Amino acid sequence: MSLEDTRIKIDAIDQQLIRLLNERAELVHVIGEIKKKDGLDIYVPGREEKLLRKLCELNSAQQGLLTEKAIRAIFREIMSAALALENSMKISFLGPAGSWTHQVAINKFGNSVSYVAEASTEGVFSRVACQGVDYGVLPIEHSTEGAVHHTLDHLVDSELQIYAEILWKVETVVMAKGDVASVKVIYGHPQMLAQCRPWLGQCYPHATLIESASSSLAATHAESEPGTAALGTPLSAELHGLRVLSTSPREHATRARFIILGRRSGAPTGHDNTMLMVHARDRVGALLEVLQVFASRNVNVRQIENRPVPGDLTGEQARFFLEISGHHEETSLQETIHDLTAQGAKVKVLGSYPAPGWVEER
Ligand SMILES: C=C(O[C@@H]1C=C(C(=O)O)C=C[C@H]1O)C(=O)O
Repeated sequence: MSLEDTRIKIDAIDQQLIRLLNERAELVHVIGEIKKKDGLDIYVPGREEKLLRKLCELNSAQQGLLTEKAIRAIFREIMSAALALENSMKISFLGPAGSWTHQVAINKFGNSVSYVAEASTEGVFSRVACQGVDYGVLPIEHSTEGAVHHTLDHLVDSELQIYAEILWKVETVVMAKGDVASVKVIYGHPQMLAQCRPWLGQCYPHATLIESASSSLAATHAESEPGTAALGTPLSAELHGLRVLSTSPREHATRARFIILGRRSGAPTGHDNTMLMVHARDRVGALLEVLQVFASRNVNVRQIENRPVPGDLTGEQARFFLEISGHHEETSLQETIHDLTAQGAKVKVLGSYPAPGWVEER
């Protein structure tokens, strides 16, 4: 087939795609109207995750040329664009612009919704609580640093719930105005510099590594000082008008978890996790007693985090964050919570959310 004939075929396919995408958007709008009338959430992460999995399966069954990553990215934007028509969805995130949380939020919700950067975790919580935005995005765990305690502690004192969870493979990039050979100095957040030191040493053996207070400040240096580069996100490079010179090799990528904060939990999907806070008296065997309750109800405890109780100067209280398999509306979990309470523990459900299928990357 000639170049011209092939282009004519592509144009015809694009025409069909446009028609089909708009037909799809109209149907999403019909669903949106029903949801508004019934007071339901417009964005349903459980349904989206199911759909993405099904589409990836379909793609591999048809031995499609496109990768799973590409299918996910395309449909993320299709879903985001349709959602944006619905109710001008607003998302707040832990800033500044270009932060990892911003990058993750854009990956999840796409470019059609609007974003509000907040300077603190508290800011994200209050913005969601006062209904200034629909959802907030915050980090909750980093594979090298452990749990993000700030986020967990705020959940305890708030009525807000974890609505969805995002697993993310953190890819760090080196960005600069010039090319690799011109880089004499690389600025970065101390944590990022520590993580990237091994491969930076190989790719930029003559560059001096300098710590900066934040990734955003590092990018500002790279923007204004010739011969310098910064570590950060691809999004930050875009926002600061910098070129991505290198990306962290796969073996140096780290994993992180983020939460989507909402005003309530989603409905059970049959494939959910629940975050619980359990307060017990700090004594020998306290955690064992708590765990025995879960075991006797055959409820799987996926993860445990221990935190001091603010204001408990005598150290008499123990606070545990437990991630559990299942939804808090399921009978087994309701019974477990009942047993724990009967045993004298204080329990708070911090949210039930669809178990994310796999690490999302773009
Ligand atoms: C269409 C729906 O609403 C939203 C839009 C979706 C989509 O574009 O496919 C999927 C889930 C929801 O976030 C739905 O709930 O089915």
